[in-house]
Amino acid sequence: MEAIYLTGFMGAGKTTVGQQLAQNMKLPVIDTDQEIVKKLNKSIKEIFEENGEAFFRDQETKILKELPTKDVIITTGGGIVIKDENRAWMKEHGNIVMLHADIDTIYERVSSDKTRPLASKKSKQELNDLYQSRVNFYDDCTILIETDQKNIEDIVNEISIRLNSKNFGNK
Ligand SMILES: Nc1ncnc2c1ncn2[C@@H]1O[C@H](COP(=O)(O)OP(=O)(O)O)[C@@H](O)[C@H]1O
Ligand SMILES: O=C(O)C1=C[C@@H](OP(=O)(O)O)[C@@H](O)[C@H](O)C1
Ligand SMILES: [Mg+2]
Repeated sequence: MEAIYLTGFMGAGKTTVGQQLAQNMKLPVIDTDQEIVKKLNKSIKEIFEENGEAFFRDQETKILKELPTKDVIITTGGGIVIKDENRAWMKEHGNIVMLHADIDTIYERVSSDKTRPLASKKSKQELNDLYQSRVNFYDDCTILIETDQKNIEDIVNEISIRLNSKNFGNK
């Protein structure tokens, strides 16, 4: 089976949903952020502070291309979609499942979390501006899942059904 790539904005639930989806589907799950942290032995916050965003983005692309592309769930960082080459890689090697959540939900989840350097000091408006600047990239996916008002189990079930039915035509 081709890889399943979970994409979406910060706080949409990629890492959390991916863990549960992997359990249900009996597949391994790999998180690109966690791989970068392991490789560099630094937190995401430290990497942004000490090496800058451009360096982080290079690492993100390297990791994406080193990861397996068969029988695996890959949960990505919210900014992976920015680069054309990353989206092209994911499309070529698997299905992109995009998790969408409203900006109010996102803001509630990430504004007080200091581990996300691109979210921690932003107002809701600034966070929304960042989201809007990426919206076309997120829409470039195989399946779009609306996650608001749904718990993790509901979301996982919906992803499984959509993948099984190959109901890709109607995002
Ligand atoms: N559907 C959901 N319902 C309630 N809480 C959620 C849901 N999805 C994610 N969360 C919570 O939101 C936070 C961010 O989730 P996370 O998986 O880290 O998002 P991402 O990897 O997309 O940034 C976590 O505390 C997680 O438990
Ligand atoms: O959207 C972004 O640019 C980022 C999202 C983060 O991952 P999550 O989406 O899992 O929070 C992490 O990769 C980094 O802080 C940058
Ligand atoms: Mg994550």
